Amino acid sequence: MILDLDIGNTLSKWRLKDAESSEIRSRGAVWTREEWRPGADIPNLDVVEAVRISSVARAAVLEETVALLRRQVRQVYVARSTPEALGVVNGYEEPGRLGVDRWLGALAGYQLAGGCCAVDCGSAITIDFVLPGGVHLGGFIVPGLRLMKESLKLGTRNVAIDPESEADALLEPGRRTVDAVNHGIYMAAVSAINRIYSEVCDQQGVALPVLLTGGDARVISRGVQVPHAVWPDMVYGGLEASFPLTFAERAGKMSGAPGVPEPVSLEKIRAGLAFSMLL
Ligand SMILES: Nc1ncnc2c1ncn2[C@@H]1O[C@H](COP(=O)(O)OP(=O)(O)O)[C@@H](O)[C@H]1O
Ligand SMILES: CC(C)(COP(=O)(O)O)[C@@H](O)C(=O)NCCC(=O)O
Ligand SMILES: [K+]
Repeated sequence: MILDLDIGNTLSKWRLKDAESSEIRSRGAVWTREEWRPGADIPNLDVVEAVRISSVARAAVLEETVALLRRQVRQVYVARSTPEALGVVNGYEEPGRLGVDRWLGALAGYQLAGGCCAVDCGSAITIDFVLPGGVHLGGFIVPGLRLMKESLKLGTRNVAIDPESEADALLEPGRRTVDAVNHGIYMAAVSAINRIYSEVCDQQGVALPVLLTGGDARVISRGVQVPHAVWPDMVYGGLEASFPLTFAERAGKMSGAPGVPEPVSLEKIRAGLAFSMLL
């Protein structure tokens, strides 16, 4: 069994993948600030032969996790942001400083779709761009829905946006604090994504497929106007592509990868931008 680990600022996600059949056998998550204690929430390491890790948590969290895993698992692979990998050239001035979850998302997106706009809706919302030739342009970092809400300190932090909400309802003016906050932060997130996507496609002269991942991807997806695909396992896809272990992975297959969304034409994107500025 292969254990894939995605340690984010809020949640540490894991999944167990069968090394022979490539099937995902189980998955789960624990709060990143909490210790891994034996129990139902964490995978059974006895069956694990290899671990692949993406971590953006404090260095100490990664060190402790790796030390713990090494006692029981022979192969431990830790992903790092590098200047170049799998045909993608890292756009950061200091490539190692790009969050490795963003880097893995960009690698997975490029492997799936060629050029892409990779959006990760977690503690932060990150929006990264890779051109069809593999040039990663860099990206944008916006506070995620939960961070935006907590920063307001209006006593609404524990009332999350219902992930089943329709986007239309979230775009109406709120008539109580909790709705005003939830609708406000939702609008802030989706308008940032819509605008940033259009601006960068316009600058670069290319319409890129959009891929969404992260804990808030589903609800944010409903407010994203351009065609896109939700890919919950996008960071894991980057781990598979970086450290291929199974037969399917060596052939370039990433588990749970969606179909490539067909982007709208550049003309339409530009018309939308001009309209939003009332040109
Ligand atoms: N069951 C859940 N538990 C915690 N957060 C959730 C849950 N469902 C959705 N979320 C949202 O997902 C975010 C965490 O998403 P995730 O992509 O795991 O973030 P990170 O990678 O930063 O840890 C939270 O900030 C919250 O807004
Ligand atoms: C931007 C991030 C905090 C996003 O992490 P997440 O919300 O998924 O926990 C993470 O990718 C990170 O720590 N990046 C380093 C800074 C950078 O990418 O420029
Ligand atoms: K994220």
